[in-house]
Amino acid sequence: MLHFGPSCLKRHVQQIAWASQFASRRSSWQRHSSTQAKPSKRKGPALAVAVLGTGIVAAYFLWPDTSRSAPTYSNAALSPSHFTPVTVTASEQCADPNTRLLTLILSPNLLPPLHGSIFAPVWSIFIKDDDIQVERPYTPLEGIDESGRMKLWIKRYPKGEVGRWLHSKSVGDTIEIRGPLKTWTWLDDTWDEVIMISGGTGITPFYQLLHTVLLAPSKEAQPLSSTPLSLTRFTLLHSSRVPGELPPPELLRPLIDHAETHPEQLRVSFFVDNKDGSSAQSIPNDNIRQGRIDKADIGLILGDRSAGLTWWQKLLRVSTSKPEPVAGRKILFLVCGPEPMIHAIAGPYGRNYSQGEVGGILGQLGCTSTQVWKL
Ligand SMILES: Cc1cc2nc3c(=O)[nH]c(=O)nc-3n(C[C@H](O)[C@H](O)[C@H](O)COP(=O)(O)OP(=O)(O)OC[C@H]3O[C@@H](n4cnc5c(N)ncnc54)[C@H](O)[C@@H]3O)c2cc1C
Repeated sequence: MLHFGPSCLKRHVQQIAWASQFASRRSSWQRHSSTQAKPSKRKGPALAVAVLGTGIVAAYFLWPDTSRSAPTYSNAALSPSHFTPVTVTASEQCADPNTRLLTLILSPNLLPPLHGSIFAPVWSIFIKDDDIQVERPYTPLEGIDESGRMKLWIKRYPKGEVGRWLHSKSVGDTIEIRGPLKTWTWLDDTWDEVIMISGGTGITPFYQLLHTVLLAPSKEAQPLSSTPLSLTRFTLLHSSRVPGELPPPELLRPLIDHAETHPEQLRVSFFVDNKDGSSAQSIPNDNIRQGRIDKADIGLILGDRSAGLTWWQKLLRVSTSKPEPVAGRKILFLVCGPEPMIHAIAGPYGRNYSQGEVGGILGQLGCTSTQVWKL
């Protein structure tokens, strides 16, 4: 099962001019899975399929492609246009055996100039699998710090190429990355409320956003990409299949702690399809909701506009059970996860990797296309 959208990288790369030249035909999620990884494994049962397959493979190798042919430079600053070697300094197995936390270090002298917004959230890097020469995008959870450190939460799929390859990497190994590439652009002072709905590793871009605008500014050691504390109120609704597959404590603990100490800035809720007896390391099972994120859950979030109200105003609002209309509100929904989840929450993507109309639950609630972004 895939997480995030089928094509979010292509769409988001197109958001910014500096990166658009690198948005090759294989920049999308969908094509990563179908065009890059599989040619090495496919065998057609019939001649027609074989011929077609040969054509596709030939086209894949012969078609000019900026990203795949990007050179590797060991002494030039990190850039989307070439690969740069980084060292694996940690690879930690998570409770979910199919996920690992990977720490990479870029030599600090290869950090690009930090002025400007290249490290503003949300951004990703391409990691190249040297064995089969394919690349996939991944999201540094906390951005990058002054020493060039990036931490990633990586899932491997049974037949997935790069995820499995990354899981096999050990401390001291060198891998090649290029970036940063924009996934989605955060804008200060634009939304009163941002509601993020994620599934599986789809939480990674949201964690980077929250870390940058909320968690890091409240700490002394700020990452290079930090921005002043946001006035936006954030809500994260995250879903995994079972408690044992929820994100590791390194992600959950800071979010839960911040939500407890600053409920006016952040609310978090965690859901699982079913409680199978496994447990999340950071949340008691009683605090995990069983079932899919549904209209009632989102309606509750929309109805709760208690931030900034006095105690008696909040009291009066207790009787407000209907979700308040979204029309005219400076509210944004971000959705990132498996495609069926995106469909159910926000409707399917459009043609040619576009956002498509707002459908699903958010469509029923009256959200407009300016209030929804499918990552
Ligand atoms: C902007 C962006 C940021 C991202 N950030 C992260 C992140 O932080 N962490 C993260 O884990 N992922 C992230 N992803 C997803 C990541 O880029 C990859 O898509 C994901 O790791 C799968 O890549 P893969 O090479 O392992 O699998 P692929 O080889 O692409 O396979 C994908 C799926 O297809 C299946 N498959 C592969 N080959 C076959 C086959 N021959 N037959 C049948 N099924 C097959 C696999 O089992 C798997 O389910 C991000 C994606 C985007 C677009």
